[in-house]
Amino acid sequence: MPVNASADAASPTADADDAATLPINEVFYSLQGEGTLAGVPSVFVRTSGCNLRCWFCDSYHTSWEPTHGAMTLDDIVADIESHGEADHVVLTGGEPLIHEQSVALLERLDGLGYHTTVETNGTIYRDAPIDLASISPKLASSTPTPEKDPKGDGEWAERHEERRIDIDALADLVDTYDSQLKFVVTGEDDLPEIEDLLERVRNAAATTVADSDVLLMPEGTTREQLDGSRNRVADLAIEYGYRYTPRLHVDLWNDAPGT
Ligand SMILES: C[S@@+](CC[C@H](N)C(=O)[O-])C[C@H]1O[C@@H](n2cnc3c(N)ncnc32)[C@H](O)[C@@H]1O
Ligand SMILES: Nc1nc2[nH]cc(C(=O)O)c2c(=O)[nH]1
Ligand code: SF4
Ligand SMILES: [Mg+2]
Repeated sequence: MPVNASADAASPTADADDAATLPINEVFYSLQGEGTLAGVPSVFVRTSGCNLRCWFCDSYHTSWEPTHGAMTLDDIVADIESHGEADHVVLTGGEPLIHEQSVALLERLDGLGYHTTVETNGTIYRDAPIDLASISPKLASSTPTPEKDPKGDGEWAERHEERRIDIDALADLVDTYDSQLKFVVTGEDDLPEIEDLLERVRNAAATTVADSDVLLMPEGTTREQLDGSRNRVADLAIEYGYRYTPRLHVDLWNDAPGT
């Protein structure tokens, strides 16, 4: 139950949204594993479907092979409320902001007093009650080239490359919401692109983007993979003056489902 929840806090639009649904891959209760809120108990709502295809996507069944059931917003909210200790909700995916109904869900959660984080690739702006926009812009190293494609022979590479950066959407997100920019780092070659992208976002945005809101996160979906990547990324954070974020859930539970 959120700390400031009250019995009459339901959104005034709740009736209109009764029939609204979202494609949901999973809902689970865990610790936020990434970013400035790492360690905070949170309910995760994972929508299905994505406009990008990162070769390394750790949520394969929301992007490369989307699987889901349609859940009504009422059922999603009831599932969240069943985790009575939680007052933080993380809306993720897939890409949650491709779905118009994500806004209605965030409005319901805001009305109920939850703190909301949205994990987004930063290619789409929507106006919604978001307490933390956790933006993870995708670098060239994410592109599913024929050699890296986990499913086909690079059929998605061109579309991914065209879509992965939208400076206006990034600027609108950082101007509107408290935000963090969380980059998946595969090696030191990613850093010049991060610096260039930050300069473009800083030029386009009215808000100051502090280096302390720029996070470097090691690529890896298992403990073994992170054993080979986390120290190099930590060294890069020290060298460039950005923040390091662990993947706490992977360190704690490896790649177990529902964590
Ligand atoms: C599955 S994505 C869903 C949200 C949104 N589509 C995005 O990419 O930000 C959730 C987070 O996991 C990160 N991620 C995905 N695969 C990863 C991997 N193999 N290693 C490290 N981080 C990864 C993404 O960059 C993002 O920050
Ligand atoms: N524990 C945990 N923390 C997370 N933070 C962001 C996640 C995501 O997949 O968006 C995630 C996740 O999948 N699990
Ligand atoms: S943008 Fe996010 S969900 Fe989509 S493929 Fe990349 S990591 Fe996966
Ligand atoms: Mg994850």
